[in-house]
Amino acid sequence: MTMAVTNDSLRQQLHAGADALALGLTDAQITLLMDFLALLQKWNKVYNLTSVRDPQEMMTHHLLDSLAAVPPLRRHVAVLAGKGHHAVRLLDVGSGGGLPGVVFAICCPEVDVSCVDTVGKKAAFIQQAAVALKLRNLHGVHARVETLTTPFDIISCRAFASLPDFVTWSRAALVASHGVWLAMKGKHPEDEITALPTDVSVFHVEQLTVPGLDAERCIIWMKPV
Ligand SMILES: C[S@@+](CC[C@H](N)C(=O)[O-])C[C@H]1O[C@@H](n2cnc3c(N)ncnc32)[C@H](O)[C@@H]1O
Repeated sequence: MTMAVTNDSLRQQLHAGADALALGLTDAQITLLMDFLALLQKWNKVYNLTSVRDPQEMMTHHLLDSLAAVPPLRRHVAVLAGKGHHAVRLLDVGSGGGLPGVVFAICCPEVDVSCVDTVGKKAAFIQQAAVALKLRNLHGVHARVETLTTPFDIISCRAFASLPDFVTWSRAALVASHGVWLAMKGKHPEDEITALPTDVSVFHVEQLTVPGLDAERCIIWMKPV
């Protein structure tokens, strides 16, 4: 017999995952993440935001998976602050239902997060989530990333495109002096790294552990050279 997954059990799982990642989230942030999960579930039926429909799977494959990238992001934001770059702007490319962009906006309120997607209803959903969750540091942008030229300090993606396409299509939106790309990947993408343009270098490959998910995950950090 399968047990129904309750909101309480999902919240407990989120708490445990956040603790395992040592995120130090407040109760208000946990509530925002749960509220985002509820919005994703509700509007997925209308907007087709993600192929993941099961709330339990949304928790592990979307929320906890995105949360695993928060400590590396915070570390890089601290490095930027140490160099005098405050008011960090992050662009999440091909954000879909807001992953990882919305999770980043909730966990890093000091970072201004724009989620770009070529599908209008997905960008509209992000705008709607920003209003519903009262996240002033979150914006939905309806555009192809190739058309963006306003500069961002960090450009992220998850399940978007190959590394060469990701950096080529988003390059005009990266701050030239200190901008970096943060690509969330599964297995170490050896072939994609080899195919990167010669003027882009990988400066760090970071293995991630996702609480409750037995899968390979890593972040490929890149910068222009
Ligand atoms: C597989 S989904 C990934 C969504 C989300 N990042 C996640 O991890 O669940 C890829 C998204 O990229 C968007 N996309 C594809 N090409 C794009 C482009 N050139 N500019 C912006 N978004 C694009 C698609 O509309 C889609 O929502």
